[in-house]
Amino acid sequence: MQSSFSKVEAISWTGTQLKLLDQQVLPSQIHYVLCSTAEDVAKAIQQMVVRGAPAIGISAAYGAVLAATEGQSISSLMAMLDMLSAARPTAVNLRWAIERMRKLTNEHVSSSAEEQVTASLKNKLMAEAVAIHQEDVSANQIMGQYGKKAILASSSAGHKLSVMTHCNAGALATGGYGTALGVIRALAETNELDKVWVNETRPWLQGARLTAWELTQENIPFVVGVDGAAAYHMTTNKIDWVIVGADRITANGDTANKIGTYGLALLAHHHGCKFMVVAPSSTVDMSLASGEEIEIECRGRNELIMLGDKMLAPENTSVSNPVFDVTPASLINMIVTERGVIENPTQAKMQQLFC
Ligand SMILES: CSC[C@H]1O[C@H](OP(=O)(O)O)[C@H](O)[C@@H]1O
Repeated sequence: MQSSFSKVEAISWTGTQLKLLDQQVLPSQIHYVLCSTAEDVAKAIQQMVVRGAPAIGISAAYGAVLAATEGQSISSLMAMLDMLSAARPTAVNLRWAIERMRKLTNEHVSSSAEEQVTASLKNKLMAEAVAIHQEDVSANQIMGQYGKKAILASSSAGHKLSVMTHCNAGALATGGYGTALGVIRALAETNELDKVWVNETRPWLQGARLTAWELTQENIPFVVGVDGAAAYHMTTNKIDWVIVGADRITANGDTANKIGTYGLALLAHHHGCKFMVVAPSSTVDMSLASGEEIEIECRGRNELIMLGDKMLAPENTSVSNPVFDVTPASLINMIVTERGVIENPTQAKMQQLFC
């Protein structure tokens, strides 16, 4: 199967602006948002024009380039880096990318004693943003192959694989190719895949809107189900693997991902499906001992009780809308990163790969 993932260009740099494929309106509209300032980028991240842990890190890096207006003070550039870093709290890739931009700025300032942003600093920040973007694409391609190899090595030969995924961890959520969807693409490229069970992923519908759109572009067979049907699908069909992305992986292998992932891991454990997390090393946060320390983003009530302009619940309904949960390492069979694959993750195994 010919891969056409390069057709999905969710993030691009025009030379002066950041161009984002608007994920709020896909798949019914192909609409691009142009960001001219760091504030525009922070707003696009908050409103989920761009989303997915690696994609928001890459966007923030380009946002830092937009923040670096020549002649402006270094202290106001640093304040804009803080603003970008705070746009969403859970995915550590955002903070990681901004830390790379901050480090470069500090190095430049200490070597040149400049108090203003210069053309030379702006060029360095541009090169760093492009590097962050390109590193992510190549990490995804490596993880695609590692994940596929690990799955084939642990599966009995002779049947095509059925996998389930949650949310969207594809080209849209990354610099390109995808993390969980990268492994799925890699399996499809060599005809090892029967079909993908896609959970719709309430409330924002990343599965039904975005993953289904990406799989359609690639002619990869899939079925969308409501999140509540996952247990039913696991009992009525042979699902070999649940494959998901991640927003933050802590030092013991606990993993924050889209709300509902923890429940899926419990179901997978009960039904004998293997559970794989696929994420670049930029998603690993060795500064946190366990998932209990991860800040979980809670988003607004309208995402849950409104569908377009239609109310789904009585007006004054109180709502809880955490958008991530934490899957304990004990429920994860494999964590796939571009540095290697960890089976049955533990703190010792994480340390070996990431310290
Ligand atoms: C490739 S990681 C994608 C990751 O991002 C999602 O969250 P959101 O759509 O809220 O940015 C989700 O947790 C996915 O697994």
